[in-house]
Amino acid sequence: MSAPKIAMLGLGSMNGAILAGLLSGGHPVEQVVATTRSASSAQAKAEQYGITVLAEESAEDANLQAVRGADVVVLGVKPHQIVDVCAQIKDALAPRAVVTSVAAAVTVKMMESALNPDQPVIRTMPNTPLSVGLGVVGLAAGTSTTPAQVQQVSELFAASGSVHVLPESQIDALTGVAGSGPAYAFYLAEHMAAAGVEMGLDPELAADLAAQTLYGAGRMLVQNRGSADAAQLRRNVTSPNGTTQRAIETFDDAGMAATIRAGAQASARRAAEITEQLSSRG
Ligand SMILES: NC(=O)C1=CN([C@@H]2O[C@H](COP(=O)(O)OP(=O)(O)OC[C@H]3O[C@@H](n4cnc5c(N)ncnc54)[C@H](OP(=O)(O)O)[C@@H]3O)[C@@H](O)[C@H]2O)C=CC1
Ligand SMILES: O=C(O)[C@@H]1CCC=N1
Repeated sequence: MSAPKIAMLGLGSMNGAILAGLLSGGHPVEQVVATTRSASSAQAKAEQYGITVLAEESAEDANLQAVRGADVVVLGVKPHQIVDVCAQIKDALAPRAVVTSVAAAVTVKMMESALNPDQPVIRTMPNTPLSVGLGVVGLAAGTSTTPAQVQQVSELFAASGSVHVLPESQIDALTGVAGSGPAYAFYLAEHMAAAGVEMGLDPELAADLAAQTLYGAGRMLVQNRGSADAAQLRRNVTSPNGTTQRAIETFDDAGMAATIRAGAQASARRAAEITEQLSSRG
């Protein structure tokens, strides 16, 4: 069976990461078309990825052109734009086209209300490590979406990460852990490297040490799933009364465990808050 034709509306950080994962997984470039707002961005992205990219700035109907004949449409614009883009493209979509949103906070119901009746919809929450084949995607199906369509979209993402089909009510929690999660790891890397510089290390070396340490620790977490959890792996590094123990005590004294939980939960709450704001916009 030939690869599905994909239209990506918006090609910024998230859809760019998804596209990079798809192309690395062997999806043919001629089976993908994307759109951006600005012409300069369209040109840069077309050169970067080797696909056709149309700009709204150059052609008002860029999104309509892109979705005609598409099997899967991936909406990668900002949350407040999703419903308007659904309304814009609804009559250009093939009835079988699966409208897949990556936006935080935008519900299946909001999208279905803006599309024609029975258009298949999928709400996802991906993360940017899809760009390197190590992403996470949470996926919730709409009311007219068949299991075969869920499978089709899951397979597109599975080439570049782990896919979790779950009730829509759990998407915000997944956002707090995995959608926003890469930023927490990058934040940790920033401050581990900064500490190294403050202790006299060359900045390049400090950045390399932080990156490689988080990369190695991440691989250990994944490879040891089922045999040793994160807490066990942490204990394995922590010699009694040694250096790591002093570091972890310092984190605990500063309330860092509670702060990390509060941060992830605040991300999820912010998603719910945006849903509220979008709902009251009507
Ligand atoms: N960044 C992340 O890690 C994650 C983001 N998301 C979700 O992904 C979505 C996009 O976020 P992100 O990629 O960070 O945002 P970006 O600002 O990086 O990208 C937005 C893209 O949309 C394009 N765009 C704007 N208006 C239109 C339009 N009317 N038609 C077509 N394209 C348009 C922009 O064009 P131009 O290039 O010209 O500016 C840009 O390419 C959001 O809904 C967010 O919730 C979900 C999970 C993780
Ligand atoms: O920060 C955001 O709102 C988006 C959604 C998850 C990650 N980035």
